[in-house]
Amino acid sequence: MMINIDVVKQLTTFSFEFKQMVPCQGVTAILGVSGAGKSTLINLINGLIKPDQGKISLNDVTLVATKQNIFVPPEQRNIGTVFQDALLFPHLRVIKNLTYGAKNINRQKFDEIINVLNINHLLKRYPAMLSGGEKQRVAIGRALLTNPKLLLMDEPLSALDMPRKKELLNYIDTLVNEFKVPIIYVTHNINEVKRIANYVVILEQGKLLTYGDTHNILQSDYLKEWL
Ligand SMILES: Nc1ncnc2c1ncn2[C@@H]1O[C@H](COP(=O)(O)OP(=O)(O)OP(=O)(O)O)[C@@H](O)[C@H]1O
Repeated sequence: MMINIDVVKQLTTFSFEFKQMVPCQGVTAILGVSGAGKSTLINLINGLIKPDQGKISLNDVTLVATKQNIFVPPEQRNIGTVFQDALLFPHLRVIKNLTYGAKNINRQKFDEIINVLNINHLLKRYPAMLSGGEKQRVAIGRALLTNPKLLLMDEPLSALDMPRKKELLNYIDTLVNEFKVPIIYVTHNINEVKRIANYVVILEQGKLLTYGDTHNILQSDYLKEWL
């Protein structure tokens, strides 16, 4: 299971150029300072952004290949995304938010997901009646219910306070173990990297600075300024 990325995208301040094969297993953290291009990478993978040139494939399925004019639309990519703020529909109860866009929901899987994320008691509420952490758990549940081959998380903890961050990290840990869904996890927090990442990609000014397993990256000089 691999995601193979080789893309170029001109941004306002620099050209984003990324070429790397990343294993699609466990948690891969994308680390970089603000503006390094982390969200750009995520949105190239999920199809919200089109590269100017290049290709992206997930487990040998081509998602983008500019030369062949291939561009699989986001909803056909089997990729779930969780953003900084849980983008829930305010007028729909949690249960409807969870099932929105998911086809053929398996009852057993639904029960497993709401149990792991501990959202059973929230199903009848509207988003306005949820805390930030609860909203994020619902957003994660919704993404998982679409049976994604890959789950992208773009700074999912940034809107939460410290206790809630810790709590959500525990939930994320559990879902990696229970559902075996590979996660690409954007953060600029080294503690989150230490806590959950198996692999780390470091971006700087729209370029790959380094990539490797967490243990090696943590011992390298690349992270000096982060520690
Ligand atoms: N669609 C776009 N077109 C042109 N430029 C963009 C686009 N999206 C972002 N940019 C610019 O590209 C750079 C990288 O932005 P990006 O959001 O990917 O960074 P980031 O690492 O996710 O930052 P943060 O941690 O602040 O979210 C920024 O300078 C941004 O202004």
